[in-house]
Amino acid sequence: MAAYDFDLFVIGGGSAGVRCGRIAAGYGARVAVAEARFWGGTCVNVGCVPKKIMVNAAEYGAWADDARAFGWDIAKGAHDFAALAAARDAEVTRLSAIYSRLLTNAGATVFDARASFIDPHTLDVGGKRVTAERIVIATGGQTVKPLIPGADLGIDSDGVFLLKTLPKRIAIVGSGYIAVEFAGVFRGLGSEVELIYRAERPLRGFDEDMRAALDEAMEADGIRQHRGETPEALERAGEGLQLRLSSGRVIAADTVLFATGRVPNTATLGLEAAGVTVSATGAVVVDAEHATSQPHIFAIGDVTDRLNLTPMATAVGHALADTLFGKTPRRASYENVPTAVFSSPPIATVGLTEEEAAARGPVDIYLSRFTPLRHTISKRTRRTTMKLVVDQKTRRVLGAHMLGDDAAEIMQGIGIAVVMGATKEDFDRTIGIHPTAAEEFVTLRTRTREAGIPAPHGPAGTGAST
Ligand SMILES: Cc1cc2nc3c(=O)[nH]c(=O)nc-3n(C[C@H](O)[C@H](O)[C@H](O)COP(=O)(O)OP(=O)(O)OC[C@H]3O[C@@H](n4cnc5c(N)ncnc54)[C@H](O)[C@@H]3O)c2cc1C
Ligand SMILES: NC(=O)c1ccc[n+]([C@@H]2O[C@H](COP(=O)([O-])OP(=O)(O)OC[C@H]3O[C@@H](n4cnc5c(N)ncnc54)[C@H](O)[C@@H]3O)[C@@H](O)[C@H]2O)c1
Repeated sequence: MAAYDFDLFVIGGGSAGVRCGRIAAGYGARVAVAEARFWGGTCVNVGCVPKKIMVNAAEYGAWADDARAFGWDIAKGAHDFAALAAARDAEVTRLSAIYSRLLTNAGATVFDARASFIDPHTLDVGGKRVTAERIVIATGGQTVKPLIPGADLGIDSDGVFLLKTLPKRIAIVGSGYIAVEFAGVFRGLGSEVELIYRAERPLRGFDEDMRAALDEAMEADGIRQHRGETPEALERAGEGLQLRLSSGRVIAADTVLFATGRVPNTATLGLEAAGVTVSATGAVVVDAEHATSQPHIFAIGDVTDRLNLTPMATAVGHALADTLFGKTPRRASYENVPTAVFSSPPIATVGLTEEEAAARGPVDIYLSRFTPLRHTISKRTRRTTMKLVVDQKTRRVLGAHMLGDDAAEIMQGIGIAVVMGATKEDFDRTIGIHPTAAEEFVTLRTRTREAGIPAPHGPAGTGAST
């Protein structure tokens, strides 16, 4: 008889856990996965997928307006928020079911239950004792609201997907991924949007040229930004709400969205009983192999609070299953991970920002700002910014950044080149696809400046598509 009920027990059926459990089961391991809330986790249920559907919905509104300039006689009409919510929720339900089926089809056992540690090899799974030789913690994260009076009157990103109607006025606190994405969504659907944040520009940590370009684009779209502000209290005011800010300013809104970050889901896992160490922020501490302070217990995905992105979570889950059960030990790289912010317009990036690169040595900057052909016709104020950060000595492209339509779609291919170590000359000898915005990445002939000298944000672009 086997010493343990399972070879591998995965806690959490999100992006990381499902991939790890499915691949391990495919290698013949006896695998179980427990999911307390929804199969597919954050990304499928309250993250990437329903968010992107709302981003798409918002885009259609602007396209309907643009269409007239191209000769279409289109009456835009009113947006039906309930119809969007129904289509979105149906897709989420479909995908969530697929995630659970992926596991059972691979031969894994699934538990619709919360799991927590009793001891290093034993779990309480919905009241049942289950033992496993190895355990993977893949419990993801959850939103946090600021500790201010009345915070409960506001919603978090999960709450966005429960809204029954479009708020006429929405105040969004924060300027990270979630805040700027939903600012674009709600503005595009027709809400009055107030964006309140502590910094001077949105998206801390991103390349400064992208931050400046997004700031400008949001202003052009009518998103009202309140920079250098901290929320102090949220109160009811008649039918609506009012948010008091540190400056004394008061923002009136129907809905207040706190997009103020996420914390790892570790508080109720019984990690002390397992002897698993967590950081001051509650993230499970792991080594390069994703092993915790207990060598047979691993942690993957957002619960480790490293790069909190779905493709990173699945890559790490897959590599761990290959390593433990597939006789092919390997690690997923955290270097040069492409990412996109689905703001309006979107930003996509791979590699180092100008600031990060310049801190390592001399770099050249190639920058282009232009109005894409579509918008020379539509007359919508919609500029594209593209940028390459190039190592002066090796000529390697250390970073590529773009704000503009289709940035995420374009950056995936650029990401391959950067991961492969392409030089600026490799980019230059690649023939462009014409007429596209993407071709600008291979026609940036003239060095704009050496790093450190600020870019002018004037109207002129250097690109052929200007
Ligand atoms: C609004 C929003 C938009 C996003 N958009 C994008 C995007 O466009 N692109 C992108 O790459 N990333 C995006 N992300 C981030 C992405 O969703 C996460 O990085 C990803 O879901 C992490 O996967 P995970 O498996 O680590 O955690 P999760 O997907 O959170 O899965 C963890 C699962 O564990 C379950 N669980 C927790 N505790 C227990 C327990 N004790 N027992 C059993 N089950 C438990 C939870 O219910 C959950 O289902 C977005 C996130 C949010 C919030
Ligand atoms: N497109 C994508 O890939 C995508 C989309 C959404 C989320 N995500 C992932 O989810 C993570 C979480 O997103 P997020 O936007 O919630 O977090 P974030 O950490 O990116 O941004 C949090 C924002 O809240 C602000 N903030 C924090 N505490 C505050 C307080 N007390 N008062 C006022 N402001 C406060 C921060 O200054 C920051 O602007 C992201 O870091 C990202 O990894 C990815």
